[in-house]
Amino acid sequence: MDLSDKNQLPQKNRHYSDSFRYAFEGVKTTFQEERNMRTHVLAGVIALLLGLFLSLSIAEWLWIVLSSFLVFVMEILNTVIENLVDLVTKEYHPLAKKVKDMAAGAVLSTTIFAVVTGLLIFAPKIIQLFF
Ligand SMILES: Nc1ncnc2c1ncn2[C@@H]1O[C@H](COP(=O)(O)OP(=O)(O)OP(=O)(O)O)[C@@H](O)[C@H]1O
Repeated sequence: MDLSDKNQLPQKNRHYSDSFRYAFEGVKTTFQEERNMRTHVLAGVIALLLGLFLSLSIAEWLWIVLSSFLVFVMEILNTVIENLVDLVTKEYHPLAKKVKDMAAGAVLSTTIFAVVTGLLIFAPKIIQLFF
């Protein structure tokens, strides 16, 4: 969508490059505005460095990458939902609370999945390093 002229209705993206640019802007905005997203990315970078240090297998990398991206995607969707709710109402509403709490619950669930995946893969290797 072209949102440069606020008085005009958004136009459909004409080129793949436009679609990519706006999608990248969406990820960047989530990163800039959401502290949780920055924490998730930091955790992902730590997992990446740890994976390189511990020489993970392809299968182990796939689980780490899958769980990391699941958390990133869920955080973006949570932010989308929060923004949509705020667009609909700035007032207190029990449904707004329910929707936001559920979206946060989805992030929490994927984060637990990522932590469990990380523990199952990294913990035995780290223990082996010391014993
Ligand atoms: N309009 C509303 N009506 C009722 N409760 C709301 C409303 N807006 C927010 N809340 C409550 O406040 C909580 C935090 O909402 P907020 O929009 O500040 O999210 P946030 O702090 O950015 O969340 P997150 O940590 O997931 O990024 C929601 O989970 C919900 O319980």
